[in-house]
Amino acid sequence: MTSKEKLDVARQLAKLGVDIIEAGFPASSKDDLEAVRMIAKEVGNTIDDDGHVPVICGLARCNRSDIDAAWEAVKYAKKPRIHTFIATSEIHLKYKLRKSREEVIAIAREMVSYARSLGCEDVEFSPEDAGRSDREFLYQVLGEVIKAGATTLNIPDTVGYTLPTEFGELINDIKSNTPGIENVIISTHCQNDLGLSTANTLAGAYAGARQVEVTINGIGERAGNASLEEVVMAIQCRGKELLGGLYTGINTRHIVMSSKMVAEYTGLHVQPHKAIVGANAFTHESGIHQDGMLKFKGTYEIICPDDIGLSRSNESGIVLGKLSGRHALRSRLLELGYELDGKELDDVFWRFKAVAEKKKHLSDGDLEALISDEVFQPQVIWSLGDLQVTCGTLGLSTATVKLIDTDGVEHVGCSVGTGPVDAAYKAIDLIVKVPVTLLEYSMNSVTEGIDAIASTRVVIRGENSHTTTHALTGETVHRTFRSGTLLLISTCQSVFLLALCLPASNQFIFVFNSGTGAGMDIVVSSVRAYVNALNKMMGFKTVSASKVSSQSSLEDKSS
Ligand SMILES: CC(=O)SCCNC(=O)CCNC(=O)[C@H](O)C(C)(C)COP(=O)(O)OP(=O)(O)OC[C@H]1O[C@@H](n2cnc3c(N)ncnc32)[C@H](O)[C@@H]1OP(=O)(O)O
Ligand SMILES: CC(C)C(=O)C(=O)O
Ligand SMILES: [Mg+2]
Repeated sequence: MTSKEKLDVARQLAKLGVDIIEAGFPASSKDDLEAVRMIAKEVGNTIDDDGHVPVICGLARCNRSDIDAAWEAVKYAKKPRIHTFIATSEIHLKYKLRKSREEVIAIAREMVSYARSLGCEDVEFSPEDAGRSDREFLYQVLGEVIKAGATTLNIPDTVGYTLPTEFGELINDIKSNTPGIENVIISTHCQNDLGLSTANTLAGAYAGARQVEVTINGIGERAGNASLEEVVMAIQCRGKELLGGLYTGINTRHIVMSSKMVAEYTGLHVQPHKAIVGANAFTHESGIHQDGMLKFKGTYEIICPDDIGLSRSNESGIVLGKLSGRHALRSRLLELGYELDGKELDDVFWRFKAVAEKKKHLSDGDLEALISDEVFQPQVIWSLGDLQVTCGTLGLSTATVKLIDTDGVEHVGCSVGTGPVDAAYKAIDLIVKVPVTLLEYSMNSVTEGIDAIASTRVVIRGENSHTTTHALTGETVHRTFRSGTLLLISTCQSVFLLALCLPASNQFIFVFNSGTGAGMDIVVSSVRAYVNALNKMMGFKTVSASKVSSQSSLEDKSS
């Protein structure tokens, strides 16, 4: 993040009610020092209406220059803190620091006391890799830094190696065995290498930690850190009942905004199924769940979305897709103004399923398009059996069409044309044998995206028939028949590119896995539209004819 972005995030964290903001590592660069200083000056001096002002903290290795830089950055805050750390595990001592236990204890003691000597009254100390450190050595180091003036002891599971019961025990043991521990705050800092950072943090808090180090969206080194939103909401949901009455001062309604801001500024996008803040965390796609949600939200939601500042486009968070059921579809259609039941609902439902198989989520626009196609259909006189077209640059387009009449008899027609649609329409004309003029043909995408639903619109006019007389002008008006069909335009829904590196030969293998096309294509859609328009026109003829004949039989009777 840039300094400006860091400042924005710090302001947001203050709104969220975070107690301590560890804003950076001032020795790491001039920019970072400047960012922490800006935050200390502004956010560290802004007291909110409840009298809350966050502590502003800077991280530092156990050496004078890092600690000087940290102090230089945080000292402007009303409540400044220096956090200094040094590793205590054998593996880190031996391979990284190349120091003995005695040397590490001496450095830790000296540096905590140096930080205090600068005038910083709040000094946090971390024994890095505590999760893998020898317990007795840990108690010894921690006891020494308490004597040197540390006020918070942070216990990091630096490589996310511990299991929740183990981490809880670690905190418990530190609490029971470290001399002077009663005068300081114990803190947790859990990395997520085994996906256990939230569980470990909660276990630590339950065992007595009263500070938890977390990050928004769980960002952090490697697999990240425990996420603020997960820890806070777990404590809010279960703290009273199962964690001995724990609570936090976080204003949870700012969680969603904080998450969005951090994702945006860091470019680290949140996985859709991430707890609390993932895009899917409060959406319901499976029919059985949707039915439950419509009946009572508590069936499938443990948190009210408002509590984390999430507003949903529809109240129950229902997303219509291929796993949805009739209850959810009916309910959404009702919201859109279509009351469907029984067979009508059933027909739309199966059509909806067919489209949803190809298009991940169906929007309101998709549904409306489906409804107008499915519900407002003309009487079926001809239906499409099969269609085969050839087209391209090598010759004329040709089409073979099989139509089925009302008695179930199949009729086949073949034709050439200027394009596949023209050829298919001509083949249909050969079968139907009703002269018509095609007045309009258009295809529009009615929803967005590569897998959008498109509608084909066809307007035809019967030749020498279906005329009416304009009531005012007396002009002859030719009646036109229009029809539309829908199709799913889906060229290539997903392409995954995987690069596998083979270090031995320095080669890269690219694996392409592509999913293509929907079942319906644009020619099929166009043919369906044309057949529907013909059906409308012929249905009109039938209705008109039957009206005329029933009228004349009435006239016959009366005479
Ligand atoms: C677990 C954690 O999250 S630790 C915090 C991680 N954060 C960071 O690393 C912040 C970003 N880091 C940086 O910008 C740089 O690493 C700097 C500016 C801090 C240091 O850069 P350099 O001085 O070039 O050292 P470099 O990072 O290469 O090596 C680290 C040195 O610090 C030593 N060191 C590591 N941790 C500590 C510590 N807690 N206390 C004292 N010395 C330490 C290492 O042993 C190594 O020393 P050596 O040079 O004698 O071998
Ligand atoms: C600096 C320390 C606390 C750290 O980040 C870790 O050990 O993971
Ligand atoms: Mg860490």
